[in-house]
Amino acid sequence: MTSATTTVLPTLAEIRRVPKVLLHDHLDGGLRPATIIELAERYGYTGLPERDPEALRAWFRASADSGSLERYLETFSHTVAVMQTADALHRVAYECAEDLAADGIVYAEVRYAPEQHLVGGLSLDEVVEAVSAGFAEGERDHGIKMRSLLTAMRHQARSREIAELAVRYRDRGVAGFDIAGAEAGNPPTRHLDAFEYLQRENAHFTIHAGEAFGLPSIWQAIQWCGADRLGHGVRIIDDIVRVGEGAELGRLAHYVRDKRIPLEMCPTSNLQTGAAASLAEHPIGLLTRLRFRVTVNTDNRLMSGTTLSEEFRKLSEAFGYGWEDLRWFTLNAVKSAFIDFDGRLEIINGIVKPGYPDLR
Ligand SMILES: O=c1[nH]cnc2c1ncn2[C@@H]1O[C@H](CO)[C@@H](O)[C@H]1O
Ligand SMILES: [Zn+2]
Repeated sequence: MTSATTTVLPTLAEIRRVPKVLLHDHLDGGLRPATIIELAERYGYTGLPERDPEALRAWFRASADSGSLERYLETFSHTVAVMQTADALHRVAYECAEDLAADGIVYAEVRYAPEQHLVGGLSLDEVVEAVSAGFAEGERDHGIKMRSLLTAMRHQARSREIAELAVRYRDRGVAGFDIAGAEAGNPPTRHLDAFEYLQRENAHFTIHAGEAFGLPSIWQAIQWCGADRLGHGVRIIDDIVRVGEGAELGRLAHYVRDKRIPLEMCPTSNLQTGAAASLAEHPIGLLTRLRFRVTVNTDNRLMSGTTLSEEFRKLSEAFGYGWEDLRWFTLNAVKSAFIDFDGRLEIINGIVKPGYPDLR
């Protein structure tokens, strides 16, 4: 690990050019404002709070800055509203691949909840097929590798069905499963049936846990549900006591670190929902120092007004991270991806290692 005093910090333009990997990004949290407005006009959705793309961009960012996960999530009603036809889903997926590729991302797992896209009459399968077709076209045009994660909403009761959908499409663009939505009052064990099914099917899944709610949620996600990764997982910090320059880990924190359970950290999103007070105080600093399997992610590029490169740059500024650290985050992300081992090695050896500045 390098320190600020010995490193010239990478600029945003430089960070954009190195190969990056994104594991936690919501399809319905990353639309272009101009696309939302166009789709709203085409499909007669009249609920948008603004008619101008830049004003709408600012509205999402400001509304998501609420300090509460529940209010943050309310902003999604507008994006989900315009994603109810196969054409709209295909376009949004294609533009997502295009925008991620433009940011220098070489592999992305993008998640969405198929059950939220049935209002216009599509079936779950049709939703997945439309998104996957958009991603496949984006892959062909922009040289990025795109995979979907299918999310079940944790306050609903469709998780088993969505898990089966993920398994049905596992060889057609879907790499895994997730649960999302308001965490308090909706523990992951509500969906045990879905997780047990996925384990029997040798399938991969991540769980949003330890974002708005603390250690019990992380413990359940790992020890009851068998999560491969944690969405956010920031509250694992509650099981760590700082002692001078060092730290003492509780049993759960040790377990997460020993087992190399990936933390899909999303710094800006956490500031908006109140999961962390400031970037300087964000647990990612300590967790990185302690060598947890930390990955850096965007969560919702629209609501957070961010990109993966910008998340890297902000972290670099806050903690003095240099190329070695940014490469480490990227390697952590590839190692944690839900594609097979051969595919991960190809990205590590063929793209990531040659793509970062030679530090020797
Ligand atoms: O940070 C988050 N925590 C929990 N749920 C989220 C977060 N970001 C987005 N979603 C939820 O996931 C759904 C599918 O993509 C979104 O519609 C939103 O409700
Ligand atoms: Zn998320």
